[in-house]
This record gives sequence, structure tokens and C-alpha cells, in this order.
Amino acid sequence: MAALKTDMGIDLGTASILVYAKGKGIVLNEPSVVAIDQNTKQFLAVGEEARKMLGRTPGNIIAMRPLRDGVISDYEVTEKMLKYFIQKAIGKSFFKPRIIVCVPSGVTEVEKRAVVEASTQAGAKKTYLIEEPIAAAIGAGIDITQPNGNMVVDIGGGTTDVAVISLGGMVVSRSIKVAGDECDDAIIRYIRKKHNVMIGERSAEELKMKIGTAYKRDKDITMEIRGRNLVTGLPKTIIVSSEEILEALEEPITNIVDTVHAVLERTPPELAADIGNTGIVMTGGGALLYGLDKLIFERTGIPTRIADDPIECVAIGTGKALDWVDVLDNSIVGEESIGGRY
Ligand SMILES: Nc1ncnc2c1ncn2[C@@H]1O[C@H](COP(=O)(O)OP(=O)(O)OP(=O)(O)O)[C@@H](O)[C@H]1O
Repeated sequence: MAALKTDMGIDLGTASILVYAKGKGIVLNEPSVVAIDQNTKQFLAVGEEARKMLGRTPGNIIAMRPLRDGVISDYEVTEKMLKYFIQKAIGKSFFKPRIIVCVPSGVTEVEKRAVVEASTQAGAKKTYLIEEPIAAAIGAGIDITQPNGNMVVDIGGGTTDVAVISLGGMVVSRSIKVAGDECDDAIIRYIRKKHNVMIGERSAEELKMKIGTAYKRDKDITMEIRGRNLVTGLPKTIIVSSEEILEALEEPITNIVDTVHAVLERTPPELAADIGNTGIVMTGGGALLYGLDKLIFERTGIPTRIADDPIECVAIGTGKALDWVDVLDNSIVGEESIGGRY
């Protein structure tokens, strides 16, 4: 990748890391996975290369997702990973960009500091942090500065964030650790119980993306998948239907819809009325699960739409927020926040 001489926004997601460069758009999009040699603690692979190793490593190597549960579960590894990606994006350049990082909701002060430190070490002149729902809203094209209530439902890998935003801040919000990963786990549990077959994380995700559904489809569709027969211990191919995935996903999906409901219940009436007019906007990869928008509409009575680029939305919003950084430039050097809570 050519050296970049521009400020950048980074979506530090639990499933993937996206880098948005000002004036260029998304310049890097890789899974947030690293492969480490357990003995030497050395990074053997990062990103896509490491993802291919998930579930396939010998004893001394581990392929891991340091942000898996929506918080930075291993922040030393996260710090190194972030540094790797920033350096990859900046390239061999003496230019020091300003970097704005969108971190998963629920990160602690220590973790925030680790992110700022990693970014500074990787060459940032100044680092800012932004809350995920705010970045998602900006990315979805919402003018968050208006005194108007907007609801964003961001369904990522590790967390689902539901927030009501008005005047640039979050008025009501809730974050749960139920999102795409939990859906994959629910599929694994269901297939094990129903078919006596153990499938891997990647197969479960494939089933979810290709035939998964949150709302009954007009026509049932099926897919072949390979796993290990738990009785014989041998590989086995089974056919799974979308109807089965609907059943498998019932618990996580109910959790997500209930959270939307709970946030709406706590929303002040004026803002609730605005949301009734403007509708709910869904972002994050999980928003692409078939029929989830329809289900939320059915359960809340509020028109629900999927943002144009749901997966890139947070990164785009983070990048766009760079335009406002100058307005806030009277802050502590090296650390700043947009969206109120950091
Ligand atoms: N077509 C699809 N249907 C269903 N789920 C999908 C689809 N495409 C992606 N996903 C899921 O979206 C999730 C990743 O979303 P995204 O890239 O927005 O997460 P993230 O920003 O890295 O995570 P987080 O917001 O928790 O930090 C994964 O669980 C993935 O399986």
C-alpha cells in the first residue's frame, strides 16, 4: 500500500478493523485476528492470513480475536495489532496523521489509554476517540447535531449497541454482548443438539450469512455443511434449512429486539415522536441478517431501514468525524473525544 499523507479514522471492531483515509475512503479492511507463537509471544500473522488459521493451529500457535467479546479482552495484543494496521496504512512516511479511533462500547479507561498509546506509538500526531453509535449514525448520513431524535441499532460481531442520539450526544443507550458471534454460537449449539454434528465457527457464520433468517422466509432454502459426527467421530455432511436457522437464532434475536424495545421505553416522549417519524436505522454486519429489519418493524411499529453500507458505516462515520476535530482542538494533546462520554 502506498504511503498515506492524510488524517484517518479507524473502526476498531471486534470482527474487523477498517481504516478510512480522508479523501480516499476505506483503505484497509481486515479481520481483527492475530496468530501468536505462545512460546515466544511473537506475531506470526495478522488480519486475513491469521483468520484462515482460526481453529487450525498446532499446539504452540494460537489464532485469536483479542476484541472478541466487544471489549478489549487482551489489550497488549490489541495494542500491537492496532499498531500493525496503522503502520500498514501509513506506510513508510514521516507524515504524522491525526487519528480518530472508534472503540467498542464498554471499554475501560485502561483500555482507552492502550488504544491512544498504540496509536501514538504507531505514529499519530494526535489521537481522538469516538463512541461507536455516534460514528454509526454519522456514517448512516444522519445529521446528529440537530435537536432531533434518531435511533441507531448497531449490530457488530461482539456487541449490539442501541442508542437514541440528539444534539451530538447519546440520550438513551444500551449495549449488550449479543450480536453476530452469539448468533454463530447459537447455530453451533443447535446443530450439535439436533444433528449430533459439531461444526466450526466459520461454518456457522457461513450458514448464518447464506441461509440465516430472523423472519420466516416465503420459501425455505437449504445449504450443505460439513462437520464432525459426535457419535462416530468422523466427518459428516448434513443439509441444514433456513427454517432450522430461524429456530436456532430465536434466543439471540429476541434479546436484540427486546433491547430495542427497552431503549424505546426509556426514550423521552418528544424524541420518541421524532423516531416514529424518522424511523430506526440499522448498521453493522449483523444488520444484514435476512428479515431482521422486518422483525424490528413488526415488534415496534416503527419503520426500520438498513444503512447503505452497514459494514463500513462506522468507519465512514469515524472518518467524517475528523472534520469536526478542529472545532474541538483546545483539548489535551494526544487524547480527545467526540460524543460526550469519553
Ligand atoms: N450477510 C450477513 N448476514 C448476517 N450477518 C452478517 C452478514 N455479513 C456480516 N455479518 C456479521 O456481522 C458481524 C460483523 O459485523 P461488523 O463488521 O459490523 O462488526 P464489528 O464492527 O467488527 O464488531 P463490533 O461492532 O461488535 O465491534 C459478524 O458477526 C458477521 O458474521
